[in-house]
Formats: sequence, structure tokens, C-alpha cells
Amino acid sequence: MENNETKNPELNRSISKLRQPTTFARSASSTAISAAVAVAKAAGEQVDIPSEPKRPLSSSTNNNHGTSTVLGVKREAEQRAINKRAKVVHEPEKKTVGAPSRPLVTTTRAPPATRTGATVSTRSTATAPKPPVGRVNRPTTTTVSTTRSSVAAQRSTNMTSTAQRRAGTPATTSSARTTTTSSRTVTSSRTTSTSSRASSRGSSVQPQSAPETASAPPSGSTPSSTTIGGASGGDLDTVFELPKKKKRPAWDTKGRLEDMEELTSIMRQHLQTSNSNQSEMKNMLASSESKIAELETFRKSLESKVQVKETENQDILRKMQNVEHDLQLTARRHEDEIRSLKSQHSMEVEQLKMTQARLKEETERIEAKLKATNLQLEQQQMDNVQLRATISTQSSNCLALESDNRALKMKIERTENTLAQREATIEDLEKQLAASQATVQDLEQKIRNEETIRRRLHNTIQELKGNIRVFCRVRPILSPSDTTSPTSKAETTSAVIRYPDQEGREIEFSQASETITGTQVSKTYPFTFDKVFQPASTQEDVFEEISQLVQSALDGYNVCIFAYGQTGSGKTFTMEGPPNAGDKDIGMIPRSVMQVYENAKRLEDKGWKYTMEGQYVEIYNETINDLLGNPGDTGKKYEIRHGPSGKTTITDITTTVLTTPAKVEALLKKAAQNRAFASTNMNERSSRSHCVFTLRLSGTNSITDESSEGILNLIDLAGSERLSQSGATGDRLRETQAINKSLSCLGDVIQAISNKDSHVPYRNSKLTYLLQHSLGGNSKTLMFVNISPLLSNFNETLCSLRFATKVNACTIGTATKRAVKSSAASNGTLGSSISSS
Ligand SMILES: Nc1ncnc2c1ncn2[C@@H]1O[C@H](COP(=O)(O)OP(=O)(O)OP(=O)(O)O)[C@@H](O)[C@H]1O
Repeated sequence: MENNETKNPELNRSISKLRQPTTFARSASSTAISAAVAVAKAAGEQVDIPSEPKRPLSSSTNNNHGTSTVLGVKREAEQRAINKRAKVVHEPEKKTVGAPSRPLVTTTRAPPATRTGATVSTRSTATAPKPPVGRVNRPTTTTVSTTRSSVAAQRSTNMTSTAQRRAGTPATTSSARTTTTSSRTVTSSRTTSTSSRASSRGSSVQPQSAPETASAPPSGSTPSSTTIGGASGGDLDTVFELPKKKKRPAWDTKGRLEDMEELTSIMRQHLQTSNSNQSEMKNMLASSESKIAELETFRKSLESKVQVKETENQDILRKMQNVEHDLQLTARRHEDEIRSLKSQHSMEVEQLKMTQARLKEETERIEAKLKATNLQLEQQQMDNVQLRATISTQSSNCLALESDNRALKMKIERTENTLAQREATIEDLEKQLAASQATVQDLEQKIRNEETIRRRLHNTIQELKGNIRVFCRVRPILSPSDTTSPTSKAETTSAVIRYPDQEGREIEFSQASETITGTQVSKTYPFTFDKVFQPASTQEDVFEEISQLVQSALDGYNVCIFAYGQTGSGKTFTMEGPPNAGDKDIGMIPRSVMQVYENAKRLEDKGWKYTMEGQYVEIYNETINDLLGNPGDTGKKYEIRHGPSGKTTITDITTTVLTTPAKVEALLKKAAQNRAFASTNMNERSSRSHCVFTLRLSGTNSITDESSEGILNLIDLAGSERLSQSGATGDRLRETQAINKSLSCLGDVIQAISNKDSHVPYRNSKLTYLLQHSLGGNSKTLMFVNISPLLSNFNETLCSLRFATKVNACTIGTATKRAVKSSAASNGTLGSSISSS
């Protein structure tokens, strides 16, 4: 509670308010006590009123309770009246025995064993400690009930007295008892009063000794004690505390009568006193009842206040509960905080432990480092000693070096002199170099001139060789696994072939036959060409012979190289090479392009710059197909056009600028793919069509201001087998007829050129029309006649060789350069004479 008082000011105020009725109750109980005392006084007793009960009166006066003030005033008035009556009653009592209201006073002064508890309650209320705030109303209630009990006790006393008066003798006994008790109490009261007076006079007699005096009379005979009557007199003595008298003998009737009379007179007196007391008590009862009413009213008001206070108390309790709840929350929050702080603390402790361990490790590491450093230091100190020794050695060496240095300096001076001499020599040499460079330039110019002369001489040689030449190539006999051609697979029996001359220009076929007479004769068919390549000849051997012609194309001539022969004789092998050929087996077309590239590169040093364009067409059944176009473009129509400057073109044909050998390779691959595509759809068309690869070479020389335009045609002709031999019908018959026609047209054209006919039938076939400017006077023509070595192909071989011999016999005039603007030519030197010839 004290805690609450200190902590909660509102609660303190409530407590102080609740304490006020307690004070009032105290005053009310004091009033009751005063009333009881007054009754006692009225009964003639000298009562010492304790100072405590008076205080509430004054305090109640001090308080603002009007009721208390009124009660106090009333009580004082009553007390004065009672005191007045008590004086009246008291006078005779001084002579006789006690007052009627003695029990009240007795109970007031009595120890806890007193029969009447009202006054005890009053005293306990007066002396009780302050009640707790929560139970403020309880003492008030007690006070009221106590007051009631007091009043009830008074009533019961009065009623007893009244009953005694009304009753006869039996009542007298009880009345007498009461009176006796009262008398005894009065005696003690008197003693007390005496003691009080003595005390007031400064006596040291204590009030507590009074009851002892009253209750413990001397065991012997007290002079003032009187014994009344006989056996019954003993009871009366006990009741009224009469002075003990010696028991009269039975025969002393007179004495006994006297005692009885004395007793009767005493009883009468007591009865009178009782009657007067009764009337007084009635008055007191009336006043007490009015007081009770007042007190009841007051109680009600107190109850209402108590209710209000209870409500306030509940509010306060609620507030306290809220406060307690808040406190619990705060406590919980604090507990949580404490927990978190504890965990944080433990974490920090852990971290500190880890840090400590780390620091320990670091310290150990540093110590180890320090040890190592110390060791190093010792080592370095040792090294230092050694270095000092070395330095002393080096200083002695240094002296030696200085002397060497001096010697070197002298040497350098000598070298510098030599250098100056050499610089002079270098200057001379540079002059010589400049002179040499001038000579080189002159020589280079001469070389260029020589190149021009070489070209003309080369051309002269070609012309001397003939502008149309025929090479014969015999393919080897193939093993069945080497070929897919049914013709070559069928047989492996070779015809009798001989190569009689050493120069490799003749070939001789022999055939055994029987005469009519039955004799065996051998018939020989000799042929002579510009070159005969035996089966063992390589692609390289063949190209070596034609490389001169390729060079002619680079020099600005139209060159045409055919491959003629029956199917499977090796035309494609010669011109293109076998599929997936290696460097060794690649054909004339790739080799020619490679050579053109190489020579063009070489000629760049001499001022020549070339551009190359390639096209690849197929003539099948007198129809032109683009082998570099898309395989699906079958509906396209290509037409051959001849320009005024002698340039032949095909409309819509694909032309590829060949800047690198890789591009040429890609071009040939694409053409082979297109041919393969056509073959699958058109039944081995590769052997039924003419393939013409055209390479246009345009060159300019910035130094000599020359330019050239050459064309290299490399043609893989269709198989030349005769109709009768092939036995073809239907589409194959038409194909063969077309092939034969174009091939015979080729022969006709060559024949007409050779005969110098006015009309050359170029237009008779697409092939001859396309090659119009590559056959004839301005061109260099080479024909490979490819033949099979097989005996079964003997007749076709003979046909091919006879056709080639006819071609070889032709003279198609002198080839001329196209669009050549050579300074050497304009000077009318060797070139012009060759041209004119
Ligand atoms: N000189 C050679 N050395 C080795 N094999 C050759 C030679 N000539 C041709 N052959 C082979 O002979 C077979 C027929 O050759 P190729 O296809 O070139 O004949 P072709 O005359 O072009 O036939 P087609 O007219 O049907 O095209 C091929 O398998 C080829 O590899």
C-alpha cells in the first residue's frame, strides 16, 4: 500500500478521502462511548472518561461534517443533564451502594472477559489501527453496530430492571443479583473513582489496580463487610455484596428478623433507585432512539458514499490492473530486451573469443615470422661479413679494371679512327650502289623489252608448230574396280598398239586377219600427231605440252583446247581430272587456271595486271545450259552473240570473276554438281553433251601501256561413237544424232578453214557457232584425241584417229593477238613482221 501511495498520487487522494469516514466513525463510536459513560455517571458512578473518546468530538467539530457537530452538541447537553441527575442520585449512593448502570461502566473498564462486548468493541474501535483502504466501510459498520449493541445493552438492562420491579420475589433475586453486581461494581467504581481522584491529586495508584481491589477483597473479615441472613443471606451477600455478618443461630429469631428488616429496607431503597433509573433510562432510550435514527440516516449516507467509494475503488482497481498489465508488458519487454541483450552479449563474447583466437594465431604467426626474420637477420649478418670480404676483393679488382679501362679507351680511339676510314669507304660504296641501281633499272627495262620479244618469239614458235595441233592420249586399261563405265568394265583385252618413234609422235595399231587363202596376215594402222601420250603418261606430262598454249591466252590469244573421243576414252579425265582428284590427278582446266594465276602474279612485277572471268556451259541436244547457274533454272534460254570486236557472249549466262584459285576450285565443283544433277535426270548426260569452260583474261601494263585480251576455251566433247556401233534408239538415238551432227560440223568447219573456203559453216551447230572466234585465223587450237586401248573399241578408236588425222592435216593460218597496243609492235620490229606473215 505504501508503495501505491508513493507511486500513484490519485490513489493517495482516494485513500485520504476514504480515511475521512473512519474519523467520523471514530467520532460516532466516541459518541456512543460518551453516551454510555453518561449513563454510567447518571447511575452515580464516578467515571474517568478517557481522553481519547473526546478527541473525535473535537476532531469531528473540526471536520466539516455537520452531523457530527450536531451530535456533539446534543451529546454535551445530554451529558450535562445526566451529570445533574447523577449528582442527585449520587449523593445517597455515597452513603449506600453503587449505581444501576454500573455494568456498562464495568464493561468499559473490564478486561476482555467482560460479559458485554459493546464497549469492548468501542474501545477496540477507538484504539484500532487505521483500516486498509479497500475495507474502509467495515470499521464504520462496526461502529454503528457497536453503538447499537451499546444501546441494546442499555435497553436490556432497563428492561431487566423493569421486569425486576414488576416481578415478585423471584425477580427480586435476579434484580438483587443485578443490584449486587451493580453495588459491587459501584464499590469498585468508587474505589476507582477514589483512585482517579487520588491520581488527580498526584497519587501513584494505577487505574488497573481498581478491579483487583474490587474483585479481591481481603480473605479474612473486613470490618465494613456485613453478612445478611442465613443460607439465603449468603446469596444476597454474593449478589448485593452486603457486609458479612455472623450467622445467627436458629433460635435467634429476633436477630434474624432484624436482619431481614434491614435487608428489606435495603431492597426498598434499591427499588426506589431502580425506579428512578428506569425513568431516566426511558429518557435516555428516547434520546438514543433519535440518535439511532440520526445514525441510521448517517449510515445510509455513509453507505452511499461507500458505494461511491467502491465505484471509485473499482475504477482504481481497474486502473491498478491496467497499470499492472502495463507493468507486466513493460516487464515482458524488458525481459525480451534482456534476453536479446544476453544473446547479443553471448554473440559478442563468441566474436571476442574468435577474435582472441585469431589474434592468438596471428601472434603465433608473427612470432614465427619474427623467428624467421631473426634467422634471416643472422644470415644477412653473415652475408654482410662475406660481402665486406667480397667488397675488399672487388675494390682490388676494380683497380685492375680501371687499368683495363684505360687500355680499352685507347683501343676505342684506334677503332674510331678505323671507323672514320670505313665511313669514307661506305660513302664510296653508296655511290657505287646508286650507279648499280641505275644499271638495274636499265636492265629491268631491258627485261621488259625482252619479255615482249619472248612473247613474240613464243608465238612464232607456236605458229611454226602449227595453229591447229592434235595430241593423242591413250588411256590405260582399267581394273574393274577403277571404273563405273560398262564399256570399260566389259573387257580388259588390249589391242596391239605400238609407239614406234622416240619423239612420241607416232602410234601404230595392228590387227591380225586371215586372207582368202587362209594365211594369217597382220594389218598395221600407223598415225602421226603432234604428240602421242602413252597410257603411262601423267596429267603433268600432258599439261607440260599445253602450258605454252595457256601462256598464249595470257599473252592475248584465243586458245581452244578440245578433248575428242569415244565414250570412256578419258576425255573428262584429261580435261577435269577424276572426281575428288588430288594434286597429281587434277585435269587440264584447273591446271591451266593455276598457271594463269601464277603467271599473272609473276607478270605483276613487269607491270601487268590481269582480271579473269570464268563461265561454264553445257551443249546438250543443241541446247545451252548454264553449269554455274541454279540447277532448277531449266526453262532459261541462252543465246550466243558475237560482238563487233570479235567478242563472243552468251545471254543470261553466269560469269564468275576469279580472283583466287579457291574461287576457280569452287566454280569447278559447282559445275560438276550441276552435271551430276543433270546426269541423274537425263541418263548419263555427261557423255552425251559438250562442256565448254571459258576463261577470259584481260591484262593491262601500266609501264609499257600495253593491254591484252585472251580467251582460253577448254572443251570436253561428247562421246563420238557411231550410230551403227551404239545401237541407240529413241531419245538416245536423237542424242547420238545431235552429237554426231555437231562433231561432223566441227570437222566441216575445220576443213573449210583449212581449205580457205569463203564460207565456213559455223552456224551449223551450237558448238561451232560458240567457238567461231576460237577456231580459225585468230586462234590457236589443240585437239586431244582420246582413245581406248581395248580391242573391243578398236574400230571406234580407228575412227577417232582418222578424224584427228584430218584435223591435224589442216592449216588454219597465223594467229594474231587481239587488241594489242605494243610499243614493240608499233616500232615495226620482229612482232610486226610475224603479224604480217
Ligand atoms: N589416263 C588415264 N589414267 C587413268 N584412268 C583413266 C585415264 N583416262 C581415263 N581413265 C579412266 O577411264 C574411265 C573413263 O574415263 P572418262 O570418263 O574420262 O572417259 P570419257 O571419254 O570422258 O567418257 P564420257 O564421254 O562418257 O564422258 C574413267 O574411270 C577414268 O578414270
